[in-house]
Amino acid sequence: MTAPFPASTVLGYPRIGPDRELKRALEAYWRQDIGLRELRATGAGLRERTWMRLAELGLAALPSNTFSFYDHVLDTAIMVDAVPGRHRRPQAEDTAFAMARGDEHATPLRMTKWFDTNYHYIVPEIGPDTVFRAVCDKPVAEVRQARALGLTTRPVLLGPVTFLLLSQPGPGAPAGFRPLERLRDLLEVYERVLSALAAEGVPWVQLDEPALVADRTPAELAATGEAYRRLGALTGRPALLVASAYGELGAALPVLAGTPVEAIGLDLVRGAADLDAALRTPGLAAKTVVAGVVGGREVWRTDQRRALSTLLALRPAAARVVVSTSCSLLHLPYDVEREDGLDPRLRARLAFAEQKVAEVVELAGRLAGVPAGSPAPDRHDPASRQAAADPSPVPAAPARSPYPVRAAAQQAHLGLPPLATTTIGSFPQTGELRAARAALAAGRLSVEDYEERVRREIRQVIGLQERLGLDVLVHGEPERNDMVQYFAEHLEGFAVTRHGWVQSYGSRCTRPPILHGDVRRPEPITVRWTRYAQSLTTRPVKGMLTGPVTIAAWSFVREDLPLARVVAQIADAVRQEVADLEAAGTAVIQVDEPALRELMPLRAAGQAAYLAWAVGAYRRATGGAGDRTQIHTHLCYSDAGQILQAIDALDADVTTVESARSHGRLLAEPAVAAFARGLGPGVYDIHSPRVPDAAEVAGGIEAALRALPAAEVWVNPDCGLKTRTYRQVESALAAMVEAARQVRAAVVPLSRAGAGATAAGRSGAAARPSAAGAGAERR
Ligand SMILES: CN1c2c(nc(N)[nH]c2=O)NC[C@@H]1CNc1ccc(C(=O)N[C@@H](CCC(=O)N[C@@H](CCC(=O)N[C@@H](CCC(=O)O)C(=O)O)C(=O)O)C(=O)O)cc1
Ligand SMILES: N[C@@H](CCS)C(=O)O
Ligand SMILES: [Zn+2]
Repeated sequence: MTAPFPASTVLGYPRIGPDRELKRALEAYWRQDIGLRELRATGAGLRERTWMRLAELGLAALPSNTFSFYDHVLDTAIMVDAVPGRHRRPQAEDTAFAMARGDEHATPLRMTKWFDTNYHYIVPEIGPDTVFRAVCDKPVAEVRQARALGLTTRPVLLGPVTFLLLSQPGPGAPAGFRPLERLRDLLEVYERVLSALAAEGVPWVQLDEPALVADRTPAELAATGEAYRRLGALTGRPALLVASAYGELGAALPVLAGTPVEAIGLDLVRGAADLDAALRTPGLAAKTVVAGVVGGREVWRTDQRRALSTLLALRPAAARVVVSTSCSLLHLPYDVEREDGLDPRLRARLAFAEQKVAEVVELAGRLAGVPAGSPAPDRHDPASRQAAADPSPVPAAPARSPYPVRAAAQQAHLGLPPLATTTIGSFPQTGELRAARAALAAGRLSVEDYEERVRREIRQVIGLQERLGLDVLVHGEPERNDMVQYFAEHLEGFAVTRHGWVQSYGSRCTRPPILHGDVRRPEPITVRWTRYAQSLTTRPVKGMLTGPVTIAAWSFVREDLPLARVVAQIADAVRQEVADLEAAGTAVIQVDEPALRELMPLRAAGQAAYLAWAVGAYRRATGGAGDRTQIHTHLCYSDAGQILQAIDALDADVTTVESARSHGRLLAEPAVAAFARGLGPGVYDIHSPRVPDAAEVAGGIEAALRALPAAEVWVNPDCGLKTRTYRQVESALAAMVEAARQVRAAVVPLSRAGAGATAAGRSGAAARPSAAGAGAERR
């Protein structure tokens, strides 16, 4: 007999550690400052601390296997042994790190956005010949660790359907092959894993299937039904909870309800429409519904009355209702109580992971207190966050001249060579810089001394770029802790946290700001740094701003206004900054929008309206620039190829995008050939410590030249350099400049006739032998 699902749970929990203990241990391990035993001990300590805390808070059902040393999709690939040969290492952790980061022997797997969040996962490669095998060590070890503490846990696995839908075809897979074709083979492995967990005495297992909240084809839905009928038919298995997250299950709900799984998890915050669907799904009557009524990715306190009314409305539809979160709490910081720097009135409105657990427990108590059969109170339907119905449409910005007119004006002004080289903005954020910022915050360093430290960094970064022979320089962003937090700290309407770290990928974290009021820019933010950098060189220095969509996407945003309105307010602040940069003589201004794709609704129905307002916000931010000012934008880890039309509609002059890790997927998009603007497909992957050589980079440039005319191709890394060391950056950029020089010499004279706007003035300077090795290493 199935043990009833306990009354309260969460779908997952942060794992980086309240003080980023995991980050520190990982980076120490990668530097070889600590060994594997110490790294494992840190992991074990974090897991223990999480379970004990959840139990202490009164949570009835504890999840396990939500910990990961790098990423849970990657762990799933290892669990089913879908490990490319080049990444296999004697220890599972080292295998994971080779897959995620690459090393001197192997390029890493691709990394991309996890649904519509700022978390990134490693994309497994699955081919027709991938041999699956159950490697259950990790989930089993976590069950045993918890049991030794006297705790029963519910292992959380990424579901087989989502795993395959998030995977990409391995190299050599025939055209048209889709990893989902391997579902039947994969299910055999999941059966073995479930049996192994049953043998451990595990009563419940959670299978996460968030891919079901996006539009799925009838064939995909049929495959989902088949998968869960088959896993449901396994004898002696644990009870199964299939959990969604990040939106509504919609058509997938009756499919799951028609299978033998014992429980279904619904996101009743962003997928609130699933409540009505649940009431219309008779198959749920015999099942447990794990009701995600506490927002797992919003920082606002839960409206208990509204959540309780949802739970009570759901009760007649299901055999049992369990209180839970809408998704894993992975996207939240740990504890708002530590934030003593926040205005107490704001803090009182906030709930981080610990507080969300307390809310879940409290709601479960309230629900239990309402006798079965009591009438449900009035429903409060939450407003949609995307709220396409923006009551005040964004006024159109005055149009700049058409792109070709502007391009000619910019070329006359800038005189750049074809295959112009540039970087994405940030240079390494050294320990020294971070320590200086920490000392400034602690009052141990004066503002004057800190600013002199920043100026020194800018001087070095400009000098380095001149020695390397780059064409469009950057100041390196040394004054910024983060490309969003920095702007939030200089805008009204935002609050920032001290300890509110959230994992973005691997060991990398951010402290998302809290956007709680109307946004206003009290004074210029970046102008003096850009102006200072420009004063040091005759080459153009790009002004560097974060775009309005990205600032909102990577913050926790107020919910009393439609998102489009909030983003428009930010756009106005960015527009003022663009105007001030221009007035200070900045000829190239980059407004980054790496989150443009990320915020797009997961279902097609909302996408056109979203892109319309998001693109509108970008144009509102940049459309005041004069024709001679070259506007760049940058997108990373976002499958830019899928939204190339929207990128075109941004009306930027130059777009730099990630493409190094995606093996030319972007360049293969038919829309690329029609993209008649500057495009810089990243020629090397900055998220890996691997340093490319000139031949490899030249290969990337040549691939771009097969898809685009030389006059449109820019040569750049695929994202900012802040996470790298100077040793890596100097070698990689030297290789990049050298590769551009070689390809320019070999290819461009041939295409020059048709190239239109090519350089005259500065091509000599740019073609100088690159200063590989120039500039002694600084650190
Ligand atoms: C480009 N990306 C970004 C995303 N989201 C953002 N909000 N920002 C981004 O840049 N999403 C997509 C991509 C990839 N994601 C990331 C996310 C995070 C990083 C990254 O490098 N993060 C840093 C932390 C950055 C930061 O806030 N730095 C602060 C604080 C530094 C610090 O740790 N200080 C120490 C004390 C210092 C000392 O004494 O040595 C402390 O507080 O203990 C700062 O510089 O002031 C990270 O390390 O994780 C990259 C890509
Ligand atoms: N300008 C930023 C963009 C990162 S997406 C940087 O270079 O880090
Ligand atoms: Zn980027």
